[in-house]
Amino acid sequence: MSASSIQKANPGTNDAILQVEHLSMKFGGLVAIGDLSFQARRGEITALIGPNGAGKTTVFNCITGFYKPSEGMITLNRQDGSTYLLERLPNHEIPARAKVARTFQNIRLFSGMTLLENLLVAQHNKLMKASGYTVLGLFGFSGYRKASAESIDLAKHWLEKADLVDRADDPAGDLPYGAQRRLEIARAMCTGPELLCLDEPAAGLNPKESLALNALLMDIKNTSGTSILLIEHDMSVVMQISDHVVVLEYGRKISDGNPQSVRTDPRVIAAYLGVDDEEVETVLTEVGDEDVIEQLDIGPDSAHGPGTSSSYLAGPVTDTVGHSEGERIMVSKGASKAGQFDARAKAASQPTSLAAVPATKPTAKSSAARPPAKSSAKAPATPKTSGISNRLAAPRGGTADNLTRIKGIGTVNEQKLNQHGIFHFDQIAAWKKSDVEAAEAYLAFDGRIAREEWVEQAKLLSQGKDTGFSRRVDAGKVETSHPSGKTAKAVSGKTARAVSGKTAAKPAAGKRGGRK
Ligand SMILES: Nc1ncnc2c1ncn2[C@@H]1O[C@H](COP(=O)(O)OP(=O)(O)OP(=O)(O)O)[C@@H](O)[C@H]1O
Repeated sequence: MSASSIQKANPGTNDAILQVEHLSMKFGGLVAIGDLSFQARRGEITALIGPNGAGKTTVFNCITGFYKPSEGMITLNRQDGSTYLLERLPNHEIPARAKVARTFQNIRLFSGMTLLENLLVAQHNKLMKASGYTVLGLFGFSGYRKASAESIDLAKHWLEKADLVDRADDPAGDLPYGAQRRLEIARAMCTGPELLCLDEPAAGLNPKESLALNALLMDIKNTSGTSILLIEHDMSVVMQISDHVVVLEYGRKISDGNPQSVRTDPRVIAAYLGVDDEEVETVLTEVGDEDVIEQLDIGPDSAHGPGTSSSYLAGPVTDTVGHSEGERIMVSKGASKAGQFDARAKAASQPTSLAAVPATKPTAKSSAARPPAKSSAKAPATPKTSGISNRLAAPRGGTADNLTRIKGIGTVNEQKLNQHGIFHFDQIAAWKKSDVEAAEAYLAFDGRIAREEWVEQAKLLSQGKDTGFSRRVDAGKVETSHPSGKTAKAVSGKTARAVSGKTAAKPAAGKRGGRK
């Protein structure tokens, strides 16, 4: 170990067990983590949350030595006052010296071994040391016998804590899923970690198992002195047990605070519910915090995410990283929105807060690498939805209208409409009630199309007139698939703004989600 990876400090002088400073991780051209800074305080449960592809696991992989960060510093302050720079430690030394343990998204137990054996294997290093790395253990060398008895005691202790002691001699693979999760945590605890990193421990658990998990984590926090860093999508777990929540989106921190402040942070709600730009104001209004609305218009404050000079304003990775066409790796906002229409429709009828976000993952991981939503050039030969009349097989003259000039049709909806043969304003302008209902059913927006008056807007636009909203789209203030306003080739609006050099410009006050 290099001298620079460990420094001595005065014991007990640092409340932060983990300090992540200006962490960046790049995979080729993809910036998975950009200039991320946060702290996990000693004795607390810190949750790292964010939509799929936000970079949470990458942060874990940097902390636990699986990845060496491209930039930044990760400092682990142990209780005895020693300090480790994790990015410089060889990864096998991170558990042993820095006392960081982790679990993975997918369960990694020895399923053929008993529960007890799984917990003893975790203490293998300690037992090897006691045997003097010789066969003395086999001959009952007293030091080894003592260490072995202690290991069994410790294993039993954690089996009891995890409510698994009755099954100590069963194969781990026979346990129900939730119990296997708790066993993994018990196993990690047998290594005596000061920081326990848990990657989605509640994934796939039923509500009863989630409660048992919560109880175990609270017990660890209250009795063991181990601090916990948690990646979790299940908001019932995050909000109930976390002391501190850090929210990532596109590898950047968008919020950082206690659960209450984070759950009502409009940036977080927008990121989780996948709100279109033009809908942000609606969400903010639902949140009901005019101060926050004002603050969002001004820009981030230093207590919530990085300062104005940092990457927060740079927007999604897609805006800042150029690749040659065909190999662009996107972390598309649209992609994470697409799977959330149902959740959003549900959320609309509930008080808007993170508590209303479904416990399930927002979208499949695969969608994170999808290209941005594009305005479809042609419709499928036989669109499945027959309810919408006036459908076309392809846009007239090969060029579709920019449907995102209608308030309420974002890039994702435009793509869906294109897929169902709707390309032009006059098609929407001619919709009858039954067409509106069919479109609402397809887009899963009960009553919304009528509320947003798509048909009325479409009538004006089909006559070549503008609306307040379409003018904002044309001016590049609203995300659109058409960089030059009314038609033109499909490109992510944000990318278009990046190309035009406006990426870092926060929308001006009052410009987010302006009214028609
Ligand atoms: N080894 C890798 N090589 C290339 N890209 C990677 C690698 N690991 C992660 N990424 C990319 O980095 C981004 C962040 O991924 P990461 O798995 O950290 O996100 P996450 O927030 O943990 O997502 P999830 O909630 O789905 O697990 C994604 O775009 C992902 O495709």
